[in-house]
Amino acid sequence: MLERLASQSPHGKAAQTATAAAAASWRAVSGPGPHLEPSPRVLKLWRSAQAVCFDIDCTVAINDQLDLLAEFMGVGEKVAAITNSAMDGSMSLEDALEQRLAVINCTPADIQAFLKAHPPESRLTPGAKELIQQLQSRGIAVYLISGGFRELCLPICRALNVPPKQLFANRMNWQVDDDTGMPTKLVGFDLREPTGHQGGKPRAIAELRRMFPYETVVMVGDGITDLEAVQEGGGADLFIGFGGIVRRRVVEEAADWFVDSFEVLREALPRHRVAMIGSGAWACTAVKMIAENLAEEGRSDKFCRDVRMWVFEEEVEGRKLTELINERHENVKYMPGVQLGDNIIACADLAETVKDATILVFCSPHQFIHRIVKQLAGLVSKDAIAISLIKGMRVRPDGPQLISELIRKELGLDCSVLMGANIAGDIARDELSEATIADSVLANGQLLQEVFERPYFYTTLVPDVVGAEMCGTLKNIVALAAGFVEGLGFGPNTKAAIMRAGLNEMRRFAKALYPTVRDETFFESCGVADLIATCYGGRNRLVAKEFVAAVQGGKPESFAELEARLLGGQKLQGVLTSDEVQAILQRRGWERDYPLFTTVNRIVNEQLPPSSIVDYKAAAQVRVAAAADASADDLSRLALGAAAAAGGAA
Ligand SMILES: NC(=O)c1ccc[n+]([C@@H]2O[C@H](COP(=O)([O-])OP(=O)(O)OC[C@H]3O[C@@H](n4cnc5c(N)ncnc54)[C@H](O)[C@@H]3O)[C@@H](O)[C@H]2O)c1
Ligand SMILES: O=P(O)(O)OC[C@H](O)CO
Repeated sequence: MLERLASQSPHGKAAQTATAAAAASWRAVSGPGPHLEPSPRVLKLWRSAQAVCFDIDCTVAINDQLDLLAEFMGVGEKVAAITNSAMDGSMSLEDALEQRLAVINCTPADIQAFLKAHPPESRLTPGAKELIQQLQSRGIAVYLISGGFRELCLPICRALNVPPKQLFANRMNWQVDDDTGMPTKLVGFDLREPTGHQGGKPRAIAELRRMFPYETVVMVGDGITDLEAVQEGGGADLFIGFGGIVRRRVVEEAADWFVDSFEVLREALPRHRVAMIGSGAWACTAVKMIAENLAEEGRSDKFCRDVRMWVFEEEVEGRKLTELINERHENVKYMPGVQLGDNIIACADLAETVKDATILVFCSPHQFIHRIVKQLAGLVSKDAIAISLIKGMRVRPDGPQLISELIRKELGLDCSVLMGANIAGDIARDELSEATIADSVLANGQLLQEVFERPYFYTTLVPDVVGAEMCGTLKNIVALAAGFVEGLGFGPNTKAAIMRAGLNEMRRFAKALYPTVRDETFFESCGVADLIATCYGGRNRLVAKEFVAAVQGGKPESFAELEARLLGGQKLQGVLTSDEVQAILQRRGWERDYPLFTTVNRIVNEQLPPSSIVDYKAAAQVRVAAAADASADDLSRLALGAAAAAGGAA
């Protein structure tokens, strides 16, 4: 109603002033309208809105509620007459509102009957509820700011799933029956509400901004009082005119963006685009889960359906691997027999893969990631978020660097990690598994859960990014030890002893390097669960076991040879990680404090026989800068001791 008075009256003083001021000052910013397409600046504001305020009458609701109530009470014409007489400027908005209420003169029972005759659901503008739902699902606060009355607006508010405390509207004043205490007679409205006055909407928004630190607030409405909401200090940052019910020329010309349907606003909301950087066994399994999620009904509002996956291009069956993946939706080399999803697009070009991506998933073997990240510099959006699935770390002259740190530093992105007991092939067959997502920004973690969680893949959020990543990295060394033990023919007691010692060293080492690491992280999937899975079923364990078999068979093979022979192009992380961790232990003089890590490293570098794993406490005390440096006595003592323990296996 306020809009109608303000915009229809060519003479009303208050209305005239508001119209002229609103339109003139807005044009000064955005140039003459109508703006039926949003400018880049307007689109950016809409997409970065933290709060969106909607007018009710003729915006989210198809009619002016007071007019409708007047008609219902049989005084439609009389109320229209007051509206018209107010248009000559002889009456303020407040007086006009007061007089119309006096004519309507309804009781609470009349309002109930009115709401029954005109249920709120039947009065919603098409698309309003869907738009509001989508804003809310993105964490954007939605408010309704109306010059109408709370008694009539609340049902609309509920029908739109907007919490009543997020409604700003006028309140009717009621005379109360002395005997029953019940409201009986309408006696005007509460003038203390900002919405009952000219300039009330910007004041309501300023009030909101005092309570919440919203950086960007958008006002959507059909009238001058909505347009006005951006004019005053503390008001909205953007006004979107809505012409789906009534089209007001002044509003159309002055709005920075004028739309006829909420669908247009919905379409313009940002959608997340996920890109996978990597295409090995785990990368394929992870991207399959993502693709399943994004193809599900109802996800297209928030996520683009297609996922681009960067592939280190190679020839397979005489064809480019990318071509094969795009044709068969299967990575025949790294995850044969598993359908990845028709919404995965394999790309050999990194820039094309990450173009417009808002969620970057990093999953390549850790030895390649530095080069990949360097190539990505300048290609990724600064607003994107990253998540690393990579288990491994870098060692630089100035110390260790986790992959999440590398991504954060080189690309300037917030980087979460996903770590856990996740053997790729099993999850690719939809076997139940779980993972830990560690994030430093809770909202990012929740979004990432939406991307990864499947009915067969549970995720838990923790705040300890470094702890989770250290777990994923270090367990690969312990898995080698478990493989040695298995290859030597020892049973579960010995493996459990090695795993316990390994977990202990993982925790101590992680905390020694990064004191913020939390003990409880080691009880998550990324900790003890991953250790168990890897020590019983992983590639590091398998290759370490075969290493022992080759030694015992008298035909020793290096880890590189075994990797090539056994893994079909997949990459082992444990040996490299062992060398990287050992470099840190050596530099800090900690080798003897981490006897299991040290012994594993000496075995993989062929400075000690595999059998020394079951004598790791002593083996780590032996001084072996290189195999040649180890005293023959030391080595034979260790080998003999282990052989005896393993029943002659060494
Ligand atoms: N496989 C698993 O079960 C599993 C589970 C959890 C975590 N991870 C971790 O995920 C990460 C990736 O492992 P994965 O299993 O997806 O890979 P993978 O070992 O199966 O495959 C190796 C990948 O490296 C690529 N590659 C080869 N040479 C390259 C080069 N020069 N530059 C860039 N890429 C090259 C290959 O194309 C292939 O995609 C690792 O850190 C691993 O520890 C693996
Ligand atoms: O096969 P691995 O030894 O590289 O381990 C795979 C995963 O990390 C297990 O969670």
